[in-house]
Amino acid sequence: MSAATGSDSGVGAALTPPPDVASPVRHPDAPAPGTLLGAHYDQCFGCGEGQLHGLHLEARAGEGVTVTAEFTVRPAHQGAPGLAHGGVLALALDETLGSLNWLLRVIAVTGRLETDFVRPVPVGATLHLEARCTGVAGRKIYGSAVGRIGGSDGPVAVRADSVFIEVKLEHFTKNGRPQEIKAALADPDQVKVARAFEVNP
Ligand SMILES: CCCCCCCCCCCCCC(=O)SCCNC(=O)CCNC(=O)[C@H](O)C(C)(C)COP(=O)(O)OP(=O)(O)OC[C@H]1O[C@@H](n2cnc3c(N)ncnc32)[C@H](O)[C@@H]1OP(=O)(O)O
Repeated sequence: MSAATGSDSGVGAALTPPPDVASPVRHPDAPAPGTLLGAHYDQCFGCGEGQLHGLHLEARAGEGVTVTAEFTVRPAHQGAPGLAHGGVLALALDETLGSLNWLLRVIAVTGRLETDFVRPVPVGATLHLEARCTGVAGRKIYGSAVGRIGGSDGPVAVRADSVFIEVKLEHFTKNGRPQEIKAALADPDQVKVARAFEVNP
């Protein structure tokens, strides 16, 4: 069997929700639409303020299970001269899609992320992102996101479909480096602890 068809390849794990998929249910304690969600973890490369060259992406709760986010491309994010690296743009989509889990109040990690790069994104541009949860099937959380440039109604530069997989807290405590796990759990602000692991407080 070739690597591309092996059981670890992810091939066949469709990004389209099954026809009988359950509609996502916004958690009753989810932040009101318009609320800035803030960094889920200070050291997150996507949203953390403690990461000098990180994206510092700012996500806001939307209606239902949707979020909007903004990220301004800085010189540290280049791939080609003057243009954002594709991996950085995929990260912006991943991070925005991951923020949906806070509205569902589940802990989940990215299982699959398929990205279309539609237009080049220059340094200095702000990417306006919108993500929505398209369904929940067991532990699988389906999502879709777009990123626009030139304004929130500007042309689409990137888009992605994703499947996040719900995990237990042990996913992090067993696999993460102990010093960071210990520090995150020791934070006296329990909302911060909950957010660091995107867990129901
Ligand atoms: C301090 C640190 C804080 C961190 C906070 C994080 C918050 C997040 C913030 C956001 C930050 C940004 C986000 C990040 O950067 S998250 C970081 C990047 N992601 C990861 O590191 C995940 C690594 N992968 C794994 O750990 C495992 O493979 C997981 C946990 C995903 C599944 O292994 P597990 O053994 O548990 O699952 P299972 O085999 O029983 O399958 C269960 C179901 O799932 C389906 N399935 C499985 N894999 C895939 C796949 N790839 N595509 C599609 N579907 C898949 C599977 O078919 C089955 O479906 P069904 O048969 O039930 O229908």
